[in-house]
Amino acid sequence: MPLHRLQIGRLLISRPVSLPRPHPVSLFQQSRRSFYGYINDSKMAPQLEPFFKQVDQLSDSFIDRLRKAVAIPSVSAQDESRPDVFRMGQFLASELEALGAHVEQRPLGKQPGKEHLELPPVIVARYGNDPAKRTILVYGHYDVQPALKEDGWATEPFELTIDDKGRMYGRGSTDDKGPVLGWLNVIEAHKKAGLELPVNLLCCFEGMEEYGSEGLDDFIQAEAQKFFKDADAVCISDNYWLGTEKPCLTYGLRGCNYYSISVSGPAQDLHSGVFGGSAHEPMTDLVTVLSKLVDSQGNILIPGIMDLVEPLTEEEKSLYPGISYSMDNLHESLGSETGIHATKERTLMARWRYPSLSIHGIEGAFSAPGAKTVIPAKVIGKFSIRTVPNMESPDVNKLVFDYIKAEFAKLNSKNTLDVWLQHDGKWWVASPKHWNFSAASKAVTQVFGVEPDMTREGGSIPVTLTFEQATGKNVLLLPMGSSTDAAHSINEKLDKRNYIEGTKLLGAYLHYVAEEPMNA
Ligand SMILES: C[C@H](N)C(=O)N[C@@H](Cc1c[nH]cn1)C(=O)O
Ligand SMILES: [Zn+2]
Ligand SMILES: [Zn+2]
Repeated sequence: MPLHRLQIGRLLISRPVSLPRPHPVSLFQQSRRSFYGYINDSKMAPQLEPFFKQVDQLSDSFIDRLRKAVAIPSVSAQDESRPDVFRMGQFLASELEALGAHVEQRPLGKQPGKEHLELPPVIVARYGNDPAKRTILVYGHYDVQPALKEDGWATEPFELTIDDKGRMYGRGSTDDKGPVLGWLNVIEAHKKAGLELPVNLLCCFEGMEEYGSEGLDDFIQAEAQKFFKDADAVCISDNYWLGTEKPCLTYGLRGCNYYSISVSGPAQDLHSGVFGGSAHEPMTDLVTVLSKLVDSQGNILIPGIMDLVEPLTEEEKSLYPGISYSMDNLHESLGSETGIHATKERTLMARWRYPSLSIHGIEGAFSAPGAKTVIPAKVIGKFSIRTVPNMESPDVNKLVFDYIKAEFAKLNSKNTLDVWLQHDGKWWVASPKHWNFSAASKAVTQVFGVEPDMTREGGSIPVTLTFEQATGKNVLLLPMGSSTDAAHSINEKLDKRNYIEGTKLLGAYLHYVAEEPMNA
C-alpha cells in the first residue's frame, strides 16, 4: 500500500492508506453522451437525472451569471479596485439571497499595513438546516488577479467572450468565479427541478485570496465552532485538472512565501547620461541580487532551502508513473515546449513536492514601450517561494533574509537594501482516504465516465490547512477548470463544458456525500 502523508495539526506522520478503489470499466462503457459529457445510466442516484437535465436547461442563464461576475473587476491586489471587490461580494450575497440562502456579510476590518483600506467582507451563507442531513462547507474566492488588455489579452479581460469552441475567456472565469458560481448553480437547478438539496450547505467566500487571504485565518478559527460548527466536511473548488480530459481530486498544495526587496539610493530618478557611471544604480544592484536566487534550471540557489525538504521515499516515487499526465499535457498548457524536465514524473514532482522560486516583477522600473533613459531611484523586486513539506515559514525567511543581505554586501554598493516577507501561506497534504473523497470520486465517474486521478497541486490556497485544523474535518479539493485555463495569465478562460459539467459534478458530489456511510 502506498504511504501517504497525514497532517494532524502541524504534525506530519506517514501511514499506509489505500486510494479509492477503481470503478469498473463497465460503468464507463455504459455511459451515453449528455449535452457536454456523460450520463451514466447504471448507478445513477434517482435525483441526479432530473438535476442534470435542469443544469443543461439552465446552462445559458448560468453563463449569464458568470458574465455578470466577470464584468466586476474585483482585483484584490490593486488599492483602486477595492470598491469593485466589495461590489463583487455584494453581487454574490444578492444572488445567494435570491436563491433563498441565509446570507451574512462579515467585515474583516482594516487591511494590515494599508489601514486606509477596508478588507472586503467574507460572504457566509447557509442553505438548508436539516439535522438529519450532512453539512458540507464550501469555500471559494471572489477576488481575481490583475488584468489589463495591454498585457496581451486577445479580448477585454473583464468581458466574458465565448469563442466557437466554447472557451469562455475572462479574468476570474476559472479562478475562481466559475467554480464559486457552480455552487449557486447547483442550488438553483435543484430549486427549479423541485428537488431538495441532499445536504445542508455552508458557504465561505472571501475577497482577498489572491493577496494571501488577509484576515481569513482568524475569521475561520473564530467561526469554526459558530457559523461553521455543523460542517461534516469541507470542499474547495479552486484548482485545475492536470490535463483537459481527466478530472482529478486533490489532496495536497504547496505553500507560498511572497517577498519584496527594495533598493534605493538617489533622492530622485536620474538622467543616465549625466549620472550613469558616477552613481550606484539601484536597478543594477537589484537585478544582481535577483540573479543569485534561482538558476535557469529552476534550482534555488539559497543555501539551506533544499535541506528543509522532506526526502522522496520509494513509496511516494511509485505513485507518479500511474498519474494520467504526459509531457504533451505540459506543452499544451505551457503553449510551448519550454519545460525544464525530461519526464512527466520529474515534472510532476517539481510541481507538487519540491519548492520553486519565481521572480515576478520590479516596481519602479521603466516598463513601458519606448526608450526612456532614466536611472530609477528606488526599485522593489518581487519574488515568491512555493514551499513544501517540511519547510516552515520562519526557517525559510531566515535563510532568505541572511542570504540576500550577504549577497548585497558583496556588491560594495552605497545604496540601501531592505527585504521583507509580504505574506505567507502554508502548504497542506492530507489523506484522501475519507468518505468526502469517495463521494467526489463517484461523482466524477458519474458525470465524466472516468475515474479521477489523485493529485497534489503546485499552487497555494492559504486557508486550506486552517479549515482542516479549525474544523477538524476532512478537506477535499474538487477542481472544475482544466490545465489549459491559464489562471493568473493573459487569456484566462473556462470551457463551457467544464463549467456546465462541473456544476453537475458539484451537485452529484453532494448527492454521493449524502449516501456515504457515516464511518466510511
Ligand atoms: C490555486 C489558487 N487558485 C490560487 O491561484 N492561489 C494563489 C494564492 C496566492 C498565494 N499568494 C498569493 N496568492 C496562488 O497559488 O498564487
Ligand atoms: Zn489565483
Ligand atoms: Zn484561486
